[in-house]
Amino acid sequence: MSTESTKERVIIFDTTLRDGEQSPGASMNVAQKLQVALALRDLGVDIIELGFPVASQGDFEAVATVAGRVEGPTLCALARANREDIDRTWEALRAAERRRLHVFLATSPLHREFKLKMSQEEVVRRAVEAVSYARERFEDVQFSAEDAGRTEPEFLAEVVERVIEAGATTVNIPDTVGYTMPAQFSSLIAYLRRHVRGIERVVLSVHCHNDLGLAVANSLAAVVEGARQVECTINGIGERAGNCALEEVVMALRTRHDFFGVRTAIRTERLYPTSRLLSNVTGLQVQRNKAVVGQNAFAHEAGIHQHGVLMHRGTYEIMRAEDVGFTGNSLVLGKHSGRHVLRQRVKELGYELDGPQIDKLFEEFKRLADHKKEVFDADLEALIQGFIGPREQPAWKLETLSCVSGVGTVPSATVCLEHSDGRRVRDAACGDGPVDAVFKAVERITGQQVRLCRYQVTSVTDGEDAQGHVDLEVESGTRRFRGRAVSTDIIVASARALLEALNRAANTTTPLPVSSHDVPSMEVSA
Ligand SMILES: CC(=O)SCCNC(=O)CCNC(=O)[C@H](O)C(C)(C)COP(=O)(O)OP(=O)(O)OC[C@H]1O[C@@H](n2cnc3c(N)ncnc32)[C@H](O)[C@@H]1OP(=O)(O)O
Ligand SMILES: CC(C)C(=O)C(=O)O
Repeated sequence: MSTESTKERVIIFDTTLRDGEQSPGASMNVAQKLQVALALRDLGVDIIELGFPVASQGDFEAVATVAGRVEGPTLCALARANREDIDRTWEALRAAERRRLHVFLATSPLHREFKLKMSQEEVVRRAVEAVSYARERFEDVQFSAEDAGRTEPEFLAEVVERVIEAGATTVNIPDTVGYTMPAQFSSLIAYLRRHVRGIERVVLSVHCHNDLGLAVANSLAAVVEGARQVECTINGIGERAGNCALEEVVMALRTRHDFFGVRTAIRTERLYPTSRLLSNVTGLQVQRNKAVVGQNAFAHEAGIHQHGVLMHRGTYEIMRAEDVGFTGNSLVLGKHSGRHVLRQRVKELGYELDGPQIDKLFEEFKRLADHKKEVFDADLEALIQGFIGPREQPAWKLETLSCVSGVGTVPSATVCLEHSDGRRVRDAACGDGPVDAVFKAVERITGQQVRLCRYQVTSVTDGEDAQGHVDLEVESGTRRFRGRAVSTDIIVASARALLEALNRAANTTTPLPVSSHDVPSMEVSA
């Protein structure tokens, strides 16, 4: 990166696989680390911290495996300030195309006195020795002054200057215990930039923890003062209350480019899928109201907001859901919704209601919404049909379905459908997987040629008997039709959802809305 572009670019250093993994319950095995590392590469992070090789044989193997299999980003691993850790990390990262050693030593009075039992002089000596030794092997060496946020600024400046002289290429300033306030942290960064000789030769980095919910705010405050690397994790996972959330810091920099004037290389439309992937791998759920990747992050339930959004999205949205890869709903029907959104949804469902009918529906809808958290399209259709009569019968219904899949076999499906004219047709097909085979068999029976453009599976309940919710869209000509179904068997739910979409395509003049009320979900390719 040129000096000029370094000024404008913030390097995203992802530590999901190291500090993130330090969250209780987030340990990942080799295969899982590889899966997440590939997703981080696709997301466009600059540096991936893969682990702490001395922690265990398993982590050593995970780092070594990923190092040999992921190309593109710089791959990094953590070491304490001693030769054994550095040697082991060298071994682990040997296969990496681009590698970085990350060596750390605490600098704060508390850590020096009680944990390390080292004087200031010993800390400086040890840090310099470690960086010099690391530079004998690695071209790219990052030094972190652990607990920098609680270190005397003059002493911190001395340590930073000395490790730069010893050859560090990036110097990281961690707020290890999330103690610092944003104004304090930005002053600290400004102080270091003013007082450390040679600071312009290195990338100044920050690593903030979230103990007081300030990790993102502190990281952004540091960027304003010239920090050009931010360490962060997907979903903000990490030790205790976690780390700076990657998705939040990236979207803040992007959304407020007018304020920060810097860019990242993150493909933001991969943020939501990456967040879901990590959550599925670790089992750590993302809270619904979490910024950027929470289920409610782009949802509006209040009538006044929905009306505003229908008129102009900018009234209540500062980012676009599609820019972070969120394909779920934005306008949720519930007890706070108003007539504008109801009228819109009725139209999207293909009904033409006059003013008095809308008023009547609105009354019934509010009554239902008082008893139900969320009113789904099917609920609304049932209310509408209660006073205008049923719509056309669906053309095709699923009679039976069986499929074969597994290792060493070609997935195949046999499907029997019943048409509303009384015909019963059975056919079979092979596919890339069981869902694909079922879809091909259904296509053969119905003769309808459509393109599957979206397919999502969500678990709507927990446990072994979890209900799978399938939500898909098919394209027929220039129009899109949506189908949804729930079953404990996701193959059956997939077949029913496809039939719903095909039936709509065959007998509806109005396609279903592209975005509706459902929960965001794991994407599974059919
Ligand atoms: C702020 C951070 O997130 S730092 C990273 C924290 N992550 C982890 O600790 C996860 C992985 N850790 C582990 O698996 C283990 O702690 C190991 C394998 C690294 C070390 O295990 P043990 O040798 O049994 O030591 P233990 O963890 O009990 O204590 C830490 C030791 O490292 C020393 N130490 C701590 N930080 C450093 C450092 N940066 N450089 C050198 N030594 C250090 C401590 O003084 C202590 O030394 P001692 O055993 O001589 O008293
Ligand atoms: C190793 C360092 C960067 C760290 O994790 C911290 O200080 O929190």
